[in-house]
Amino acid sequence: MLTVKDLHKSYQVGKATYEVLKGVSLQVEKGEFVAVMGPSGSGKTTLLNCISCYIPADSGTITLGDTELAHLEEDALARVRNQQLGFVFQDFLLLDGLTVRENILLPAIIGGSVSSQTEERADQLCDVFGIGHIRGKYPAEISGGEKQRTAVARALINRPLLILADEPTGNLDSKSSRAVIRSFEQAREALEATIFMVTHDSFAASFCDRVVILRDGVVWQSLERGSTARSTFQDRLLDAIREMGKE
Ligand SMILES: Nc1ncnc2c1ncn2[C@@H]1O[C@H](COP(=O)(O)OP(=O)(O)OP(=O)(O)O)[C@@H](O)[C@H]1O
Repeated sequence: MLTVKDLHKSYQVGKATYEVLKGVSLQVEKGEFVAVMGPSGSGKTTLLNCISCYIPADSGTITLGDTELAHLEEDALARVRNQQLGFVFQDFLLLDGLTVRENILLPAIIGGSVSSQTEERADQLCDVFGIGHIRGKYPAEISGGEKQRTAVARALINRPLLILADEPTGNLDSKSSRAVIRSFEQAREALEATIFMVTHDSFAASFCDRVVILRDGVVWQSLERGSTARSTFQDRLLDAIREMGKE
C-alpha cells in the first residue's frame, strides 16, 4: 500500500543544512492503522509532508499503491493528493459556509468528480459516522465530536488509498480523542480504510495496529500491537519512549 524507502530530507537555513530525515524506511499494509511517534523535532511532520507530496524529499522513494510519487509532475501529484490521499488535520478545517454534507463532498467537488454515486457515498458516510441527522447543518451549529466525524468522513469521500492524519487528537480532551480514534476504527472496519497518523499521544497510538517511533531522523523502533490489550500496549509504548530518553 505505502512503501517508504531510505527517505532523506534536509532543510537549508541560511548557509546551514539540517538533515531531518536520514534514511527513513517503513511500510503500511492495506487496512492497517499505523501511528508515528517520536520526540519533538524528530521529523514526524516532515515525513508526513513528504508522503503528502507537499514537500519534495531529497532522495529515497515513496510508493503509494503502484505509483512512485517522486517522479510525478505537479498535475499528477495534485491528482494523487485529491484522489488517493485523504487528510485529517488537527483543527479539522471545515469550511464554515458549507453544510456538513457539502463539507464531506468538498474533495469530490474540487476534483470535479461529483456524481450521483458520490452523493450516495456522502450519505453512506454520514450513516457510518452517525451524522446523517445533521447533514444540512453548518459547522457553527454542530458539536466538536460531530465536526471530527465530518472531517473523517470528508477524508474518505474519494475512496483514498490512504488517510494521513496530523495530530488529529492534538487539541482534544480524552473523550473527544476517543471519538476521533473510534471514527478511524469505524473507517477501517466499515470501509477498509488505511490510516497513517502522526501523534504525540500514547493513548491515541495505543489503538493502532503498529506504532513506528522516529528518533533523530530514522525509524528507531516499530512496535506491533498484535492481540495485546490496549492498555498493555500503551504501557509498552510509554516504556519505549522512556527507554529512548535514557539512551
Ligand atoms: N521549513 C523548515 N525549514 C527549516 N527547518 C525546518 C522546517 N520545517 C521543519 N524544520 C525543522 O526540522 C526538524 C523536524 O521538524 P518536524 O516538524 O518534522 O518535527 P516533528 O517531529 O513533527 O516535531 P513536533 O513533534 O514538534 O511537531 C525541526 O528541528 C524543525 O525545526
